[in-house]
Amino acid sequence: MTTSRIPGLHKMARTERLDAVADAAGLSADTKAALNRNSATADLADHLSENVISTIEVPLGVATNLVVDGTEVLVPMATEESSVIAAVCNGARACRPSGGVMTEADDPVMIAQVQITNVPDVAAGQAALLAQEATIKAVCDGCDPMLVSLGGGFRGLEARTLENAMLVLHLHVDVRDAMGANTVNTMAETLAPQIEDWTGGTVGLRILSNLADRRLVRARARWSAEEIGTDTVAGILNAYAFAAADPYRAATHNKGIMNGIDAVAMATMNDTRAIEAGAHAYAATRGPGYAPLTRYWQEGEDLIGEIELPLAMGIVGGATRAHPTAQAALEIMQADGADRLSRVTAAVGLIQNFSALRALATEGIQRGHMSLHARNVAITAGATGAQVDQIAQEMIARKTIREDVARALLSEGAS
Ligand SMILES: CC(C)(COP(=O)([O-])OP(=O)([O-])OC[C@H]1O[C@@H](n2cnc3c(N)ncnc32)[C@H](O)[C@@H]1OP(=O)([O-])[O-])[C@@H](O)C(=O)NCCC(=O)NCCSC(=O)C[C@@](C)(O)CC(=O)[O-]
Ligand SMILES: NC(=O)C1=CN([C@@H]2O[C@H](COP(=O)(O)OP(=O)(O)OC[C@H]3O[C@@H](n4cnc5c(N)ncnc54)[C@H](OP(=O)(O)O)[C@@H]3O)[C@@H](O)[C@H]2O)C=CC1
Repeated sequence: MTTSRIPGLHKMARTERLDAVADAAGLSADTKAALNRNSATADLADHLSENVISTIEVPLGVATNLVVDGTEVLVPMATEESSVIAAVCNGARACRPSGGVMTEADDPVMIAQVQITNVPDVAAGQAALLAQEATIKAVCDGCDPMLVSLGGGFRGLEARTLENAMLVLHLHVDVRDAMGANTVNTMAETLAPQIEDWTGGTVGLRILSNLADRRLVRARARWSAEEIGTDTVAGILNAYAFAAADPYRAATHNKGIMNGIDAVAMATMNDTRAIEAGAHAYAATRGPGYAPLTRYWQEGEDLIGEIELPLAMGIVGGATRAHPTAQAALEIMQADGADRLSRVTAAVGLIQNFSALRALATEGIQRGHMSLHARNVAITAGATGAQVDQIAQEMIARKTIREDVARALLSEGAS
């Protein structure tokens, strides 16, 4: 690397930028050509992010077999991880005979926080904020008349005191079909000068909270013992008990849930970091410690699973409308609003978790996951075209899915 200081890189055209980075990093002509091969999407991406030189493709697949709230739905999922989409197809197939997944969703209410320090009298400052609710509503709604015309807008407030004598104002705003970060941040920033007048304090941060716990989505499904077997029901209950009792296991349990949720969020160009932050913060507030986002119990012989988590997802705003693939994903899903998108996403999270637990509690994760991952290993070892499936199948047959084995098989084939 010659230097990482490239003045004005952000002002260059994308291809000039690629040249500058290629020079600085000493890239070969082939590497540079590979980075430039999707020039049409890279030019679109140039408008979405900064210092863009290329794009990185993530596979976009479609999960089948889902029925959510009585309606059939195909769910686009963008993920690089093998077996994630297959697992949703598999778990959804198993709950179809019992009616699929039923959901409930709160109104899409986001929280904006305004931090207020140096308040001379915290109790008086708190009372002053509560007394100004009508004015605060008028200011917030005035920031976004379009949102109000769509049925959204200010819904209420909370004035919290923290242990360190800090005052925090929460604004509750119905953001309709948006994720809502920019919407509520604008409101919080607009209000700041008046908040200082009312409380006598100093306004610090003005930003949404990603712990969007006024925007919870719940999904529930039944897997009949007849369909999955009584041993599997018992195994999944046992797996759930483990996660409920141990944060080390709960973290992995929730990671599995987020395999599905992030993939739907990515396919629709939603903010995966916001969703992750909300989910894990909610998991940390749910029980005595960090807890699983799903729970399972038995009704008769059958297994019932339920998920509850905050889902700040939009079909407008951010990059959702700007990206044609995200628009196509919504079209495939027939999601006409953020409400339907969130419900389907929660359903995917639940089913994803069910399938992982079913595999873990029975044959183990490796047979299903590694047999799909084998193609990945074959490619890493250098297989191309038809070789990829041939080498993968051979490794599965030998029950040894390793890069060195793939390399050996490739050279055997070549000799
Ligand atoms: C991998 C399967 C699905 C195989 O499962 P299987 O029982 O061998 O599948 P099958 O061949 O009997 O087919 C059953 C159905 O599964 C689906 N299916 C089956 N294969 C495919 C495929 N290739 N592509 C798409 N869909 C597939 C498909 O719907 C199919 O029905 P059909 O359409 O044929 O009528 C199963 O073993 C499974 O669900 N495993 C769990 C995999 C998983 O959870 N992967 C996530 C990655 S591991 C991880 O990151 C999370 C974890 C595990 O750590 C979380 C945790 O610890 O809780
Ligand atoms: N901590 C975090 O999570 C943060 C996230 N972000 C980012 O913020 C972005 C999301 O913010 P968001 O406010 O959703 O995005 P936008 O501001 O891009 O979009 C929301 C706006 O869309 C318009 N709109 C049009 N139709 C509708 C409808 N049916 N429902 C609701 N709004 C509608 C409204 O504006 P109008 O009245 O003008 O038409 C509304 O204010 C994401 O990119 C996220 O990554 C930003 C900061 C922090």
